[in-house]
Amino acid sequence: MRQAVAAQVLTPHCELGEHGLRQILTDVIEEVRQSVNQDIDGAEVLHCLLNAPWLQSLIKVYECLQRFLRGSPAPALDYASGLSLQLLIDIRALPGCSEEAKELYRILRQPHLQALLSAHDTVAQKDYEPVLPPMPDDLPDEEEATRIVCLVKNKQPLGATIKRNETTGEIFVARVIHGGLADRSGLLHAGDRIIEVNGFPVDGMEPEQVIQVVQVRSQGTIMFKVIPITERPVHNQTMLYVRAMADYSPQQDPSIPCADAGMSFRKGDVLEIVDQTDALWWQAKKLPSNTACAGLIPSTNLLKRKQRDFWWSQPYQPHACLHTLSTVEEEEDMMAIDDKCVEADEEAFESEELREDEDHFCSNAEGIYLVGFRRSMRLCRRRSHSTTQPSCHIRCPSSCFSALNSPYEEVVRYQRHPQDAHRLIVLLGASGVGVNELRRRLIDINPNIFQGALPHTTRAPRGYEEAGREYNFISRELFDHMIYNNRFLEYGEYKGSLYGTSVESVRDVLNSGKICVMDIEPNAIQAVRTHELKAYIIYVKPPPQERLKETRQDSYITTNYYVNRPFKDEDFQEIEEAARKIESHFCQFFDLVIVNDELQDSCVQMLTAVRKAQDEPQWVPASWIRPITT
Ligand SMILES: Nc1ncnc2c1ncn2[C@@H]1O[C@H](COP(=O)(O)OP(=O)(O)OP(=O)(O)O)[C@@H](O)[C@H]1O
Repeated sequence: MRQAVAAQVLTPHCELGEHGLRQILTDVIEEVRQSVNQDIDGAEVLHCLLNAPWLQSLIKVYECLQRFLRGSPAPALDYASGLSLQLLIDIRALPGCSEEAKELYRILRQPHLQALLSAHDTVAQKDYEPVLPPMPDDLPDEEEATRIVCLVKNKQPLGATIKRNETTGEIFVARVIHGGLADRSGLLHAGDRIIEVNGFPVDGMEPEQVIQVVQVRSQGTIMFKVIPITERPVHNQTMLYVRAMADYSPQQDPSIPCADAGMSFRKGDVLEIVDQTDALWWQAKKLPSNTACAGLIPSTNLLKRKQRDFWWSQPYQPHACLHTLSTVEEEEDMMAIDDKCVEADEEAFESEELREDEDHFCSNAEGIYLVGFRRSMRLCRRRSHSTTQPSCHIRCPSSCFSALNSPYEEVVRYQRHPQDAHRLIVLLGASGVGVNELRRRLIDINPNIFQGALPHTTRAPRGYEEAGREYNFISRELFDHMIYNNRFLEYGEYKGSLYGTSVESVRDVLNSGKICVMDIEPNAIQAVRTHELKAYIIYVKPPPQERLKETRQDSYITTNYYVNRPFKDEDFQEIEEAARKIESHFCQFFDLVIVNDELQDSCVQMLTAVRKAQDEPQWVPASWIRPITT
C-alpha cells in the first residue's frame, strides 16, 4: 500500500491520466488483500471498504470531473434559471402544444432541476458570499453583539442544558451535549446568554419554563436570540475510555441537571468519555455506540460522593461479601438432607481424588499430567464461602471490590504481541455450575497448549502421589512464609492442611509458552487482575432452572459432604442463588459470560473466547499497559 501511495505522491493528481486513480485503488486493494490473507487485524474491514461500490462510483465521478476540468469549461450563460422561467411562460402561452413541449414543461418544473439551475447560476456568477444588510450607523458603542440562531428540530432533543443566574435572573446555556443538535450546529456554546426563544424574552424565567417554550415546538425551526460568550473555555476532550464499576440511572438521580440528557450504564459497560470540562458532569457514550449524541454521567468524584452517601445510608453490615452465603447452622441442616447419599469422609474424597488422577493419567496418550484438579483444593475453597469463618484467603488485601473504590476504571485496547506470554485464562462460577468440567475439557482438547497451575499443600503425600505432580508438597513453615510474602493468589485450610495456588505456579505454566487455565473463587479476582497475568475472566453462568434440571439429569455433584451424588432441586436453587450473588458483586470484571447450558456449546464458546483473548484486541485496565497518573 505504501508503494501505491508513494506513487501517488510522486505523480501530481492532474497527471494521473484517464484511469490513474482507479489504477492506484486497484493496486492498494491487491496489497490489502495480501494482508487479509496474512490475517492482519483490520485488513478485512479495509478491504471491504476499498471494494465498496460507492467508492468505485465516487472515483468515476472524480475522473469525469478531472476530464471535464481539462477542457476549462466556461458557462454558456450565467442566468439559466431565468431562461428556464421564460421557457415555462412561453410553453404555457402556446395555444396547442406538442407532447415534447409538454414533457419539457414537466421537466423544467421539477424542483430538483430548478435547484440545479439555481446552483449553476450561483457558480456561473461566482456569487458565493451571502449578501448582508448594511450595518446601521447609529449603533450605540456599548450594545452587546447578539446572534440569531435558527435550529431545525426533528423530534430529537436540543442537546443543551440551561441554567439561571440566581442574582440577575439571566438564562445561560449550561452545557452543549457532544454530538447533539446544538453541538452539530456549531452555533450554541456553553456560556451563551439566551435573550429570547421563538420571540419570547426569557430573562427572569425558571429554566424549566424556558425548556417548555423550546418543547412547544417538537419539530420545525426554533429561533434563539443569544449574546455569545466572549471567551469560550478550552474543551477538555481527552478521549478517555473507562469501564463502569457501578450501575447508574439518571432517572433515579435527583441531582442530575437534566435527566433526559443523562445516560444510564451498568457495571462492566465500557464508556467513551468525550468531555470532562465540567468537574461534576462528564459527557460519555456507551460502547459499542451507534449514536452520535453523548449523555451526561457523573464524574469520578461526584459518583464516589454519591456512593459514599449511599453506603452510609445503608444499615450496618459487618462484611457484605460472599463469605456469608450460609451459616454454620444451615450447614448442619444440609448434612441432614443428604442422609441417603454416600457420606464423604476424607477417605472418600481422597479416593475420589485418586480416581480423577488415574482418569487423567490414563486419558492422556502423551502422558502429560493434568494438574490443578485436586479435590481437596476445591473443597477448601468451597468451605471458604459456605461458612461465616473465612477459611480461604486471597493475595490482594482489598478482596471485596469496595463500593468506595473508584467507580470508573480506565481501560485501553490491548492486543497481545505474539512473542508475549499468554494471558491467564480464569474460569469462575457458582459451585456445581460446571467450572471444573469446562476447564477439564479445555485442557483435554490439547494439553500441549492448555495447562492448569500446580497447587501447593502442607498435607503429606499419599502413597500414589508424586511431589510436583499432584501438588507441590511443602512444610507449614514454608507455606506460612509464602503467605507472608504474598505469593499465593488464593489459599485456604481444609481438614488441618493448607492448600494454595501460587503466582509462581501460574508463572511456570506461562513461561513454558502454554496457556494457563485456572478456576478461582470470585474474591480472588483482584489478585489475578495484574499487569503480569492479564487475566481474561470467563464467568460460567447457570442456565434457567428448567434447563439446569434437564441438562444435569445424568450428572453428579460433589458437595461438602458427599461425593458424586445426583443433583437435587436444592442444588439447582443454591447454584442459582450463588450465581446471582456473584454476578451482583463481580460482574464488572467479567470479560465473557458463558451460559453453561449444552456442554458442547459451552466448550465451543470457551475455545473461541480463549483464542480471541490471546489474539484479538480486548479492553484491559490501563494500569496493565502503562502506569496511571493520578
Ligand atoms: N452443561 C452441562 N451439562 C450437563 N452436566 C454438566 C454440565 N456442566 C457440568 N456438568 C456436570 O455437573 C457436575 C458438576 O460440575 P463441576 O464439577 O464442573 O462443578 P464446579 O462448578 O467445578 O463446582 P465445584 O468446584 O464445586 O466442583 C459434573 O458432574 C459435571 O460433569
